[in-house]
Amino acid sequence: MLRVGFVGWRGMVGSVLMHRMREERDFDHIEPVFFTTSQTGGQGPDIGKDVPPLKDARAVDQLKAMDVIVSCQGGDYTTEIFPKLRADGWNGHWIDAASTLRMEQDAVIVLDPVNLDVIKNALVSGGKNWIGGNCTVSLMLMALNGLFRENLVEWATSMTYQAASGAGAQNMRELLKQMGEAHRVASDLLNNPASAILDIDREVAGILRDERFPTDHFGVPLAGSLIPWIDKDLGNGQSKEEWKGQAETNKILGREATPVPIDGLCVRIGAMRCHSQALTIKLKKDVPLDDIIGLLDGANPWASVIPNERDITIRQLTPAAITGTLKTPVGRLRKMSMGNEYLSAFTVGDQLLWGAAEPLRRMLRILVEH
Ligand SMILES: NC(=O)C1=CN([C@@H]2O[C@H](COP(=O)(O)OP(=O)(O)OC[C@H]3O[C@@H](n4cnc5c(N)ncnc54)[C@H](OP(=O)(O)O)[C@@H]3O)[C@@H](O)[C@H]2O)C=CC1
Ligand SMILES: N[C@@H](CC(=O)OP(=O)(O)O)C(=O)O
Repeated sequence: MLRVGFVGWRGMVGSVLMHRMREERDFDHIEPVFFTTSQTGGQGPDIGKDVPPLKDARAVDQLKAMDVIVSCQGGDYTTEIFPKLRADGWNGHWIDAASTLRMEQDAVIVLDPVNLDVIKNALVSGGKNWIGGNCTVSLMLMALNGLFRENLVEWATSMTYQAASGAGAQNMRELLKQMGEAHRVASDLLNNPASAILDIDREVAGILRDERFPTDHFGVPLAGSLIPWIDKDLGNGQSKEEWKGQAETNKILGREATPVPIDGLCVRIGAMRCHSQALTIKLKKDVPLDDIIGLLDGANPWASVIPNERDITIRQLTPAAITGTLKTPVGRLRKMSMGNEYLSAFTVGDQLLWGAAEPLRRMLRILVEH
């Protein structure tokens, strides 16, 4: 059995990973060892079998005893520990949720329903570094798998609606605090059916701009507003989140030599943990809409097409419907007025599942079965 060390298992992404691993009985097939950066000697998670006390996640000699290390601890940890391990001669498999190593030449971005061939080729040639993709990119590729697989996409633009969870657990809490504040200042007026809506609005706008509004984590209001910038400013007008769209998509697909242009705007909205995105896709040819639906629907077990009709769309193609599930539906499919090669699409997916934990879990399973 592979000895698998877990770092970052009690964080938000790590907890989702632990939950999925229990659900899929992955722990039956490995010898798990749990590490921590803060609670050495403490108790590991409940995984249905005994586990040794927590080991120090900075003790390179103990990490080196692992066949596989799965890290959901974050980029700083990867930057600090990974080079030390490799420099010390450790030759095990490193599976990581952080973006640090994604674009390294010897790293594969793992999303096996989409790029199992890339993963298998890398395994055969001795690959050891398996990195989860950016959530927005992974969710887009899960949903549009059928079109990319058939090489039908000439270019695409995406306009994203990204959830608070992408910014971290504290940001999810802050979003709810902001919502609570917005409600609090309006509640008396709200409870009075005779009050004027513009009076309610004035109270809410006032608190959003008040220096007491809780913005420690986002820096600005998200509830009752949105944030049209995610991740770093690259200095050329593009955010790093937007840059990842093209760079990571093409790396995942193994087509860096002939990349599909992908660009757009990434926006944070007040959803909890589901990212949504609206896409304009330029097809390489005029493919009939029914054929497109046939390619997309069931391209993998999680992808499905929601008919482009109002009632089903507003019920099934939303964060409220998808949160906590592995579904990656796509809908709003129609040819656009620019011409028959222009397709509109809208997708939703849980950014902690297919956007973060699930590709890592499945990569570990691939190693177990290799
Ligand atoms: N959030 C996201 O959407 C995505 C995140 N990622 C990557 O995953 C990394 C981890 O993200 P995320 O899970 O959000 O990070 P968290 O902040 O939730 O957890 C990271 C670590 O913080 C420590 N920690 C300290 N206090 C607590 C507490 N009260 N509860 C739980 N853990 C605590 C734990 O380490 P210890 O036990 O050692 O103290 C934990 O493993 C990110 O840095 C990013 O690189 C990737 C894709 C998406
Ligand atoms: N930046 C993403 C979350 C994330 O962690 O992305 P990455 O793994 O590429 O750093 C978001 O805010 O929604």
